[in-house]
Amino acid sequence: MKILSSEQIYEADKFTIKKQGITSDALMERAALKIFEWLHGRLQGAQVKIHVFCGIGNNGGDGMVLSRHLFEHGYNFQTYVVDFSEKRSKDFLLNLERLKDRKIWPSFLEAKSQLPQIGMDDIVVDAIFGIGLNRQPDKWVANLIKHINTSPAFVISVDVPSGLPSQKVSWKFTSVIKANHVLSFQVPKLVFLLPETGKYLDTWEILNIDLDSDFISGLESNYFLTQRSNLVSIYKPRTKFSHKGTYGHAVIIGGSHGKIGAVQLAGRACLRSGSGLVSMFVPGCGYNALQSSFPEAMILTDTAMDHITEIEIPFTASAIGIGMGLGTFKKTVVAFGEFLQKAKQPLVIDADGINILAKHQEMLKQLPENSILTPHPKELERLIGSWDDDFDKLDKANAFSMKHGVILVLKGANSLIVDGEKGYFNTSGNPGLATAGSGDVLTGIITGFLSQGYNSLEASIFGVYLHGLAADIKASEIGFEALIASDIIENLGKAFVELLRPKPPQNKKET
Ligand SMILES: NC(=O)C1=CN([C@@H]2O[C@H](COP(=O)(O)OP(=O)(O)OC[C@H]3O[C@@H](n4cnc5c(N)ncnc54)[C@H](O)[C@@H]3O)[C@@H](O)[C@H]2O)[C@@H](O)CC1
Ligand SMILES: [K+]
Repeated sequence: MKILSSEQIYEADKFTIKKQGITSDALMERAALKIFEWLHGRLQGAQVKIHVFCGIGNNGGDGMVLSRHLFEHGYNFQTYVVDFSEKRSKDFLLNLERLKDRKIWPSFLEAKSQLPQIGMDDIVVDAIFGIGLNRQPDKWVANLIKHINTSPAFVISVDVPSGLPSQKVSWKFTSVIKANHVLSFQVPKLVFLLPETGKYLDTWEILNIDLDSDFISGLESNYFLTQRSNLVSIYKPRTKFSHKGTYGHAVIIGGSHGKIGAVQLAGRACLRSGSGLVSMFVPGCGYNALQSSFPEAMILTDTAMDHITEIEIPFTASAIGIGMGLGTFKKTVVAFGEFLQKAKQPLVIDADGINILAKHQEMLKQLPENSILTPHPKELERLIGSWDDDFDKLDKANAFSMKHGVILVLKGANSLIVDGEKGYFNTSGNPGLATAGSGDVLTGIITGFLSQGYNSLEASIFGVYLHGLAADIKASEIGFEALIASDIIENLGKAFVELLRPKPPQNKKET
């Protein structure tokens, strides 16, 4: 799914109105009705108090329309107009009049107004600012935002949490609604997916308001959200007459004294994601442990016992993952550099492999094209330097990726895959993944997909998604805290099954 800028959303809005021959207020009605249906579907008429805070633009207009439907269905609600400007939008005014026609009088809030009491079991609908926000809210509006944030109520934001700019801005934003849930129109907003801005919302979902799909298809976008359907379309089904050679012979290189487990995790994940054969290249100290605990793998050893000093692979591997538990010993660094000079096919590089590259940036020139680097935030900083904000991080990561012809997998919530031109946000996964070895497992999975003939971008997108999905499946049984890296490997099978299971056709009326 494409992620669009505010300008593009406004354009899509305009185009749709023209193409469908509707008025802008009909589009607002459609959008706000989706919000109402969402609430009504859950509340089923329950008499909880609903506070609807409306700005004076179209986001506020959505709140006005919602209020009308709440009224018509007998809900217990109070509408407020957060009267921060005289420049009210046309459709806001139209829908304010429609409310008044029904003898509903919103309460107008101004700088000197007393702020309403919000109770424990109440619901707040935040329709103060949408994507039209273009500066800091005034002090009194900031106070109101603070008041809502400190209230115990459940907060639902319309389109975006009010006060959160929907793209990079030059001013500092400090007054932002903390939304429990965001109901956003048509397309996800980039700011939902980045750590510094995504922290203002717990969860979000998209309500389809039927903006013209051909128009949206024609829009250029740099960022995408990976959805299940994207994965299904790149999946390569196994064929009847295939054999283990069809799916490649992958090699996992890494480990040092006390860190053989990392390699084992990567190797097992690689095999479980479908690589036909897996060999491990480890220092001598890993031999017994791996041979006895991982019977499916073949074990190659370095001449040194404690860490890797020379990498020799006596066959052509279909894919290679390198770096987990490797250490940054002098001889290992030399061996890593020499290995890069010989390497021809794209590599998957993680952990100490990335640390070595960060310290010896001259080695970046040796990276085979389309290699995949999977840094966590600290490793990324070592690699590309520090950044001013998340937007700057995206720019720098893209520039790095472009310059060195590599794919970066930026690990975290909503892991992002950048290939120098575009970025793909992942949607699976949960905080249980913040556990030892989960990165090793990811490297193994991506290597497994490369081994089976997926290209680097496909392997990264698919691998990251499957890794997160396996963790989601297990977390639904045991929660986040107890999830460990081995659980991800054990649930890869279920993740494949879940991903590829045919879904019943969608009810067109659903959002
Ligand atoms: N295609 C869509 O996505 C649709 C969007 N609609 C709604 O329209 C919203 C956008 O509406 P608007 O463009 O009217 O903008 P907003 O309602 O977000 O903002 C209101 C206006 O306030 C002014 N303003 C901005 N920041 C301010 C500040 N800090 N203090 C005081 N005034 C400020 C601006 O002039 C802005 O136009 C969307 O977020 C969405 O809720 C829907 O009504 C219809 C369809
Ligand atoms: K809002």
